[in-house]
Amino acid sequence: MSAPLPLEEAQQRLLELAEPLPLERVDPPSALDRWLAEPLVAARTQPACAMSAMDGYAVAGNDLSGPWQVIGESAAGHPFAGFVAAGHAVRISTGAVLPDGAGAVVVQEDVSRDGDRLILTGDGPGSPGKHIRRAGSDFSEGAVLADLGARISPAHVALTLSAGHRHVAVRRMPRLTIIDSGDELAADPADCAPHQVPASNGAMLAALVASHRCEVNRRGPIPDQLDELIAALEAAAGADVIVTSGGASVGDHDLVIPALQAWGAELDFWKVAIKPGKPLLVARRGRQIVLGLPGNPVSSFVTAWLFLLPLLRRLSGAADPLPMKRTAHLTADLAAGGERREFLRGVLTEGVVTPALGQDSGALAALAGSNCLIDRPAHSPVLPAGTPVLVYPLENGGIA
Ligand SMILES: Nc1nc2c(c(=O)[nH]1)N[C@H]1C(S)=C(S)[C@@H](COP(=O)(O)OP(=O)(O)OC[C@H]3O[C@@H](n4cnc5c(N)ncnc54)[C@H](O)[C@@H]3O)O[C@H]1N2
Ligand code: MOO
Repeated sequence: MSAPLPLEEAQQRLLELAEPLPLERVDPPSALDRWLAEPLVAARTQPACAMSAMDGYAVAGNDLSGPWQVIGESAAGHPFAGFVAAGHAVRISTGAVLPDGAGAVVVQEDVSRDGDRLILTGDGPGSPGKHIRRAGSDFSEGAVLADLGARISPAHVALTLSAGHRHVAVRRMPRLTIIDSGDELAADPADCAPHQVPASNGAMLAALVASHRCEVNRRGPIPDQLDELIAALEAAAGADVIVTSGGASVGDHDLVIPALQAWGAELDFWKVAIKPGKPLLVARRGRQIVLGLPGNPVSSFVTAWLFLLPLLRRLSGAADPLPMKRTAHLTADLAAGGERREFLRGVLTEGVVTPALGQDSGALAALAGSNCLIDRPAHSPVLPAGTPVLVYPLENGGIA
């Protein structure tokens, strides 16, 4: 068996196996947290014409001191049809069209009105253009508002509508099947003999991908029997991605690789030079991609975070599928590294990071108390407190 792959090479190989899924058009609210499959180009100018940014009076740009005669009103949705000459003012509301001839807006707090007579009592608009949103001040028709592969945030939902689009192009949501396997797994956590452990990885993985727009099916726990594992793979016929957890290592009962071979999948790589997560495997059958995650719960989490989430983003058309990293300073000494690059659990607060106490790949409590992974290179010397290290924030699936 070849040497474990370096992390970046393994991630790259996985991402190259996957093509973005077919394009579909959905209404903008349904596109939230998905990725643009086409650049977002403005189909209109916003605002389409000059508008008031305040409630007050529209006056001519060369007549900022008054007094004025109020000759009409421009309310939001009801423009004033006339012209504002020097000496005239038009009552105007926020978001109403600026009448022809007007060059500034005096806020109502700065004037006193008696019938149609208006005088300045406060500061006045000061300069022409004050309190006016000029046409196109947000964007103009034809402008590229967001690039292909950008993540669609709540602001993008509004921007898409504001730009005149009923629909937005995204990629079909990935379909994911998660398979728990292992004879020791108890389906009922409250009925678990000492030789068993509650099956928790499948639920954790489903929760981990919950922030990603995808369809999830879960199967298992499946016993350590080849025919049962093959049947579980067969049952995942509609899945774009099949995730197994457990049975990926070298033990006599680690049957994921033989099951994949019997099912007709082609192994792309097995083993990555990281801790936890070394026995990760990637295979493919046709367009279906299989990610075999190690069974240790923290190993499953870390490999899902480093591989599964980026894979789902790639299938969904994300421009930048890999997780976000940043630098933070250690609050305590970090022990020397070993043979493998290690992703240690830690707590990140305002630029400083504290490694968690439990770093075993079965230590779920320490994982749950952490909010980042600390990237410690292989063979790292002891790093004293204060040293900057690379960290991966875990919130939000590790993306902004
Ligand atoms: N001789 C060697 N032994 C091991 C090696 C090695 O290189 N040589 N690698 C170790 C590493 S690293 C890891 S990681 C584990 C991964 O092994 P598997 O993927 O085969 O996982 P299992 O043996 O099936 O389970 C490991 C552990 O995790 C628990 N588990 C499994 N599935 C679940 C689940 N769905 N929910 C909760 N817990 C689960 C399982 O009970 C075991 O305790 O192999 C090392 N061994
Ligand atoms: O790599 Mo294993 O995932 O150390 O626990």
